[in-house]
Amino acid sequence: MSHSSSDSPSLAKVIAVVPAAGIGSRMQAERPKQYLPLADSCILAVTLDVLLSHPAISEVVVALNPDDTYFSALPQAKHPKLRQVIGGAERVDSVIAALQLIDTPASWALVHDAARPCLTHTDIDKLLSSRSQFPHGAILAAPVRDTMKRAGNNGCIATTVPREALWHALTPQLFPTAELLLALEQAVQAGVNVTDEASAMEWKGVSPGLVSGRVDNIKVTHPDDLPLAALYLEYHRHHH
Ligand SMILES: Nc1ccn([C@@H]2O[C@H](COP(=O)(O)OP(=O)(O)OP(=O)(O)O)[C@@H](O)[C@H]2O)c(=O)n1
Ligand SMILES: C[C@](O)(CO)[C@H](O)COP(=O)(O)O
Repeated sequence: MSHSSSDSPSLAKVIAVVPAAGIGSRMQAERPKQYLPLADSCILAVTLDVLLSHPAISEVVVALNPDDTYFSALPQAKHPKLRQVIGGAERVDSVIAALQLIDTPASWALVHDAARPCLTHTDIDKLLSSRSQFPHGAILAAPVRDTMKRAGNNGCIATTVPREALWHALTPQLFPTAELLLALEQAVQAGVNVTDEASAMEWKGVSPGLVSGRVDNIKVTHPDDLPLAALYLEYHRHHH
């Protein structure tokens, strides 16, 4: 079965899903990292603004931690395009919870980490445009740049891995909503380690497209990433 955005009017509908239920343990901050200050606001607010302001995105579903005490204070919480859901123990559980809330299964789900605030509209447009080429879905990704080594024992190099076919998986990742939900649910049920949406689709036998994205679409993961994200946003402000 093949889909394209022109197959049916509802398949043209794009719904963003934002997993934001993590605790950010690697950031070692006093609060979940998505609420750390960034650009006069916070990481999650910046990420949501990018998605809420994109004209092709009709709805944004954000998955929150059950213990979240910060979200309701954000202005974005009252945005008419925004819906909230309680996330789960792992990122994949949060994405599943958000997808289950979507009442238009014949739509496209654009899944984007709350922790990637430097996403641009041009990259969203690029991914959305790839639907005719990749009717079963695609992800933003970046080719690796450095020489790649596989570690052996005792901190030594076992081998050099050819880098030509290696890519970093970024988000957003864009898939037909119903197909993605089924793949994620079945992969979790089968005990597959699902670290991104594409890995569940791959497990189902689909080969998602790789769409070259901006390398500044970083995931704020470690403390050093936050000033870098602030610099990238400042750069975007002056160059767009
Ligand atoms: N149970 C979880 C775990 C993660 N996430 C979200 O998935 C995205 C990517 O995850 P990651 O960067 O690993 O965030 P955390 O899990 O919060 O970080 P850490 O692994 O350092 O604890 C984040 O936006 C995070 O909020 C989620 O919605 N639900
Ligand atoms: C989905 C993802 O952003 C792709 O790079 C990433 O895998 C999520 O973060 P995690 O550290 O793997 O949970």
